[in-house]
Amino acid sequence: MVVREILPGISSVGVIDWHRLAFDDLMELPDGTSYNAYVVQGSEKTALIDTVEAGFDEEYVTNLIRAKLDSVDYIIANHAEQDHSGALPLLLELYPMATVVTTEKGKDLLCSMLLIDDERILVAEDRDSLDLGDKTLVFYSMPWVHWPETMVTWVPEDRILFSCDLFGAHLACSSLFADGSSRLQEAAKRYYAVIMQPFRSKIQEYVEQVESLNPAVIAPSHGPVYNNPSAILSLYREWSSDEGKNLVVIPFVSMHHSTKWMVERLTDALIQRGIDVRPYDLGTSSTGTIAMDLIDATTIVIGSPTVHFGPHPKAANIAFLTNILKPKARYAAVIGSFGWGGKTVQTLGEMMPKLEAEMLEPVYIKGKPGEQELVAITVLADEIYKRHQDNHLV
Ligand SMILES: Cc1cc2nc3c(=O)[nH]c(=O)nc-3n(C[C@H](O)[C@H](O)[C@H](O)COP(=O)(O)O)c2cc1C
Repeated sequence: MVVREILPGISSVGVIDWHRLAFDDLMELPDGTSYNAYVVQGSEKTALIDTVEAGFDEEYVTNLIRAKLDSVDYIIANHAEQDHSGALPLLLELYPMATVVTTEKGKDLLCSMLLIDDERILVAEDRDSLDLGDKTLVFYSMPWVHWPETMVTWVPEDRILFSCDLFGAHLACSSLFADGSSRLQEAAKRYYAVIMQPFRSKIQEYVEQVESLNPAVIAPSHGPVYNNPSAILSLYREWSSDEGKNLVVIPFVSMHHSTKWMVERLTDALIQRGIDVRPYDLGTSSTGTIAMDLIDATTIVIGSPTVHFGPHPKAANIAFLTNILKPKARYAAVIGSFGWGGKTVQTLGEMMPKLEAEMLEPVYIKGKPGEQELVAITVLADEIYKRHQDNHLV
């Protein structure tokens, strides 16, 4: 690993995990990830910002040796999750005089999850600051990005914000700074979709707060550093906004093609009405990709046959995921096919209580859909069109 200077006295000392394939078993990682950690050297004191995932301690400590740190006064724990605090126990052994700085809730989590001695921890209240000499650390409490204890650290002299997971991206890449590539944008969007989306209203608030600081650099805890943060700020504004796009997402599963034929008919009907549509066969689709489309979708249609009196488990899984991600969609519907009876439509609806969407009339048919049944699909397409029109989307 290498130590890379961001600004005089401020360097990146984290590690790149090129080969990781999944995170939290919640999302697949097509491009690996990084565990970013930083050092801030003031004229009098030195602080480390976050650490790395346990198991990467050796690479991390090698970086600290290469950064030639004589001593460390503070270790700032913006976020207690183990991918950023995993190396903290080792670091506290290495620097016995160092004090950990975190929020009150961060203290509780670090003590319980990493068995850190609470006497080593200094609690930072919102807007508390620490003087490093010619640099200052100011702590802003920002709970729920994406745990309850999160905070960010601001260095006003350099206008750099260490934003923990906010603005993060699971992307292993050799460049330190964001290059504006579509690969980075997709990684940042996937990260937002799965990790930040449930806290959308908080994110709106925090984006405004960060913009008011007018940062020159945003250094998140995963992915590249933004030395021109306006692009990521404007993407976050767009993703967290209340306005959806002219997009219908249709995650579906079909064992014997009946539901699939209905999805195909709905897809065609929506295209004919000028609506963007993305059908996802749940047998082969990645949940991270569907989650990304949920950021933009105004309407979600779940397609499921009845299996053992209820939804197919893959459809139930996506309904559960939709419920916990709380996307901004305003309309939802269930379509599918059954043989003799069950509670699929009701169960799927009940599985999404957090979705603040109007449930449209379901299209749920017995067996193979004939032309007459497929007319109901056209009616559903008309209903969706009307609503998208009401929202000035078509
Ligand atoms: C394992 C299995 C369990 C099923 N259980 C039910 C059921 O409980 N109630 C029902 O109405 N149909 C049930 N069916 C029938 C399907 O819902 C029906 O064949 C439907 O048309 C399949 O739609 P698809 O072609 O989209 O998979 C079951 C089918 C399978 C294969």
